[in-house]
Amino acid sequence: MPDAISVINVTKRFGSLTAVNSISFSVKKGEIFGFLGPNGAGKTTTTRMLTGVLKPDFGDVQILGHSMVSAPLLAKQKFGVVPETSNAYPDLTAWQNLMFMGELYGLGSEHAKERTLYLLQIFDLYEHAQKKVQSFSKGMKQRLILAMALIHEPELIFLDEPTSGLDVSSARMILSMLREMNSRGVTIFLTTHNMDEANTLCHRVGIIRSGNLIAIDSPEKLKDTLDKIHQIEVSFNRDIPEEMLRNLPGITTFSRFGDKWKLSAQDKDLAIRSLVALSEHEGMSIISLNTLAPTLDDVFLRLTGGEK
Ligand SMILES: Nc1ncnc2c1ncn2[C@@H]1O[C@H](COP(=O)(O)OP(=O)(O)OP(=O)(O)O)[C@@H](O)[C@H]1O
Repeated sequence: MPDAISVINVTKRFGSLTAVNSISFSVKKGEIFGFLGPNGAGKTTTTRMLTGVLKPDFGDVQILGHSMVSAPLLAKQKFGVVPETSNAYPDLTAWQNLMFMGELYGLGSEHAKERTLYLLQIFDLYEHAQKKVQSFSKGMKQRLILAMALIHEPELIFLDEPTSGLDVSSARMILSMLREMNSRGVTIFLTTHNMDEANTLCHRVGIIRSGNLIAIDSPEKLKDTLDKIHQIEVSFNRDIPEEMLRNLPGITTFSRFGDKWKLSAQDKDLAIRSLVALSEHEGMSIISLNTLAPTLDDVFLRLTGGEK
């Protein structure tokens, strides 16, 4: 069975800049795959090659077994794309936008109507079907462009920052719809800057930096690689100067977050003993002390050298 996406030694250069440097990876059918990286790392360039907007200089991309390089038309029928900026026509209604998309994908009129009706219902847009998109909120528009990408029942969809700029409840609605689509068998390739989203949604993530794929694994396994560094959050009953923490045994780095300090330590036990000794010595008390498991954000910052 072919993978949903197979990327084989793909390179893209713009003049002397190598935007994507011979990367290879695959996304299995049924996966939600997150593609992460700092600004300018090569995410958009890679996604454009995966969706056939750009041709790689070297290498091949296969979508469900069809080469994007040698058989792009076959491959393009297999997926839908949800762009970051809306591709819905503001002067048309939700119904018209969906029907138009159906026409573009060559669905017959009856089939397009059937799909339009179904998608308006599952995306909670049925009662707005006859309204022009220009009157839609950002959340409604995002649901519509997701529905538009699904008109031809693709097996795979590409999404670019699907919840960017949405309020919390609209973002949650989009995420639960993505999970729901995935549970019906749709493979999802998602580009995001949002680590929480990647952590909760994705089965695996790939991290790209300066055109190179530097990590690819499940969020849990990636976090596991950082297990040796412990994060500790501590607050005292009074403000302390940072010099007090500078040479404390066991503590590697520290920074202030509001009324708390966030510390990293190689030896958690030694660090906690040092904090207790410090507070006794200074006649203060510890108000709270938490040890934190590494987050995907920590993994990302470590691997990308702090670039966002
Ligand atoms: N058409 C182009 N012509 C020249 N350089 C380009 C072009 N497109 C992208 N680049 C460069 O290629 C590199 C990768 O860009 P890309 O847009 O793929 O990064 P990105 O990871 O999507 O970044 P962001 O998160 O900021 O969108 C950047 O240095 C960018 O300036």
